[in-house]
Amino acid sequence: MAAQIYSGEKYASRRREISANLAKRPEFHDSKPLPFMTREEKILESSRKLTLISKHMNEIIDPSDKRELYHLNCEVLGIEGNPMALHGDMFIPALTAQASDEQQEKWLSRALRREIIGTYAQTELGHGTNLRKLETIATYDVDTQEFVLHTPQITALKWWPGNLGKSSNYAVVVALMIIKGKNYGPQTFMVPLRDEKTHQPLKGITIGDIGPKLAYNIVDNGFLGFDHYRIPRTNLLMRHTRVEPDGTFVKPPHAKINYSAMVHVRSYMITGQAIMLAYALTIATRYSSVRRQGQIDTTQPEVKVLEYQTQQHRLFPSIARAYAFVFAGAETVRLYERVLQEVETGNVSLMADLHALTSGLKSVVTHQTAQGIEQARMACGGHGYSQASYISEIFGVAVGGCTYEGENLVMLQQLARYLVKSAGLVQAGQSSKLGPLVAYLGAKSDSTSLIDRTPTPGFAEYVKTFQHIARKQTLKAAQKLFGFMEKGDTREVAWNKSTVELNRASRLHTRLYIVEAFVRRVEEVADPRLKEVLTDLLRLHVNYELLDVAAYALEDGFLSSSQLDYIREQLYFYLAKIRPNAVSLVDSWEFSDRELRSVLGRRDGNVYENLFAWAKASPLNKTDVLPSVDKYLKPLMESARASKL
Ligand SMILES: CCCCC/C=C\C/C=C\C/C=C\C/C=C\C/C=C\CCC(=O)SCCNC(=O)CCNC(=O)[C@H](O)C(C)(C)COP(=O)(O)OP(=O)(O)OC[C@H]1O[C@@H](n2cnc3c(N)ncnc32)[C@H](O)[C@@H]1OP(=O)(O)O
Ligand SMILES: Cc1cc2nc3c(=O)[nH]c(=O)nc-3n(C[C@H](O)[C@H](O)[C@H](O)COP(=O)(O)OP(=O)(O)OC[C@H]3O[C@@H](n4cnc5c(N)ncnc54)[C@H](O)[C@@H]3O)c2cc1C
Repeated sequence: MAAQIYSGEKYASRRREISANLAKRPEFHDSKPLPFMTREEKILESSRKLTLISKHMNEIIDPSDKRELYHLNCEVLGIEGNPMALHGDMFIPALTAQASDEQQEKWLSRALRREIIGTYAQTELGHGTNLRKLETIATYDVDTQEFVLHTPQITALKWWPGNLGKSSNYAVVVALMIIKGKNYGPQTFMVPLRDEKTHQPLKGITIGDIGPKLAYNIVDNGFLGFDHYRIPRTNLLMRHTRVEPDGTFVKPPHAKINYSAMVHVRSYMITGQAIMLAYALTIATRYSSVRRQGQIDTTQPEVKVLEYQTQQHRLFPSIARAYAFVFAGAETVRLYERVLQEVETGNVSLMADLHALTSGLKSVVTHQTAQGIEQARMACGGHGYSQASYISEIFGVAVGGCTYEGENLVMLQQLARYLVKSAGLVQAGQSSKLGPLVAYLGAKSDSTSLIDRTPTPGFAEYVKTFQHIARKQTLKAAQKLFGFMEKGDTREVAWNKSTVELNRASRLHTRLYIVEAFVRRVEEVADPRLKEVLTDLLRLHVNYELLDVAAYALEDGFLSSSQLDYIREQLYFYLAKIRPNAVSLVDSWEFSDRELRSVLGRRDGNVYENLFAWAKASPLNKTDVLPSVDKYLKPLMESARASKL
């Protein structure tokens, strides 16, 4: 099963080898539980481990394999980030996709060797979503052939970029490019921020950390201001866009090619989110098979809480989602790699499809992941609320994904633009022009669903029902938009009046894609034992998801209430059928205890003695009487006693 999750036996077994190798290297392990460290201690500890990774990486992984490096980072550094997180996630991808060969020679090789540390500085205090209104300006000075970077007001301060505050000495900075008074929109520049020897900020640079956040606190998200700060013309990233010495602007082959670093993260983060959801579910499912409370049969001992149907309903549909997301994530990465190669040859035709797909997936997957993790926390009762479970940290890190790389409701609108265009083609009788991701929009719907109307209903009937729902909502929302426009609203006003419905269409389209990705993967499985278990999980998934969106199919009679009853019964049947495999389904992700960092999620199930040991290790328990008691509580109680006398 691990080979299914990790798209092949080769990487699944490499993960095992890497984990086994690290088990023998205590210097790579956390020196104490992360929840007991201050932010400063965590950053120090993470930097210590980063240095070790840099020194010994070649003995443990093949550093050219992204997935091996990712696994090494998960084991050693964990999810709370590290001082070079953005260096790998965005700085290197930005240089790879946007720097010319000459620029790559100069900077990418140094970045790969870790001679310099970089980040991606785009968001500002006043603007994150609306990139066209960023306020940092890069004005071209033809005389000196330099760009002058400037922060004209406080809202123009870069704000949020990861590792900008304290760790990075370079950044790919996004600024509005002005040449001879003309605004050429957001462009990307390679910018030195700190002296390479002293690490002191360079003259003209104001820089620092933005302070603690909900989670992800090992990362020093930062602020950055420029005071007429000059960089050479050749620091504009020029793989696709160019500015000649005389200020002539040479257009890229696609207007949004500079957004590639964002598309990179959106493509990979689907897998990252699936893994975080699986972390939380591993913890909660294992704990639920250890925790005994209450009875189902009063003549029998207390049961494991995993026997309760409510607990199964809380956890198993999310287990199915984690599998669905990891399968969809693998497809997304494949498409991303293909588009990256095609863009190199000047073919930008798939950029819009990739952008639409990743915008939708990013939004739906992060939202459902956060919901699933929060349910996993509640499934652990009181102990889920303790940081010993580590689920609160996993939640905090994962939920950040709803905001970064494009606020979810904004990114759903990006997919909606694509869907509206496709609906326009359908309306114009040009369905043959629809791309493969939206071809179903042009198909004719049956009048009713055949779920439970055929002897052995397969997944095709479910897929058709999801298609019907997504198609109906897309065409309806597009019609709403066109209707407002026909009545005289501008497109923008009409769009704003239709966005809730448009975003619903985007979600339904994306949920259909996720179901299809799951079906595609199960159909490929050859081993009959694995196929059976995955088929059960997929059946749980389609029934649960359909029930969640059934209103759309009930309102036009596509599904009847008796079919809905059938879907519900199927759901309950598969909850019970999956129960014996539940622990194996989470164990199949093969997370080591080191990687999970959870007392509740321990593989050996020895939860209670380890919770007690964990509590005893709390810094508060170093002394029996705290200074706060000596200084305040004792005098308070003493004066209360004295006044009673
Ligand atoms: C192999 C397995 C390995 C395992 C690895 C697993 C996981 C690890 C991997 C990754 C790391 C994961 C997590 C990372 C951890 C931490 C966080 C790190 C980083 C966070 C970093 C950031 O947040 S960076 C800042 C991100 N900011 C944003 O996302 C801003 C959002 N805003 C925008 O993107 C844009 O402003 C916009 C798209 C909303 C609008 O842009 P605008 O220019 O105004 O365009 P429009 O007018 O709306 O549209 C015009 C036209 O362009 C099309 N378009 C827009 N963008 C793109 C694009 N990127 N590509 C192609 N086309 C695009 C748009 O659809 C329109 O088209 P039409 O006119 O045809 O409709
Ligand atoms: C953990 C974390 C890490 C980050 N790392 C980086 C980084 O490394 N580099 C970087 O540059 N940035 C980074 N960011 C910033 C991040 O990318 C932005 O915060 C994000 O893109 C959202 O933009 P915003 O903050 O401007 O939100 P806003 O746009 O202000 O969103 C506020 C509300 O307005 C709504 N809204 C905005 N525009 C529209 C619209 N057109 N239609 C309808 N509703 C709208 C949103 O839906 C939301 O409800 C990070 C953020 C976080 C939380």
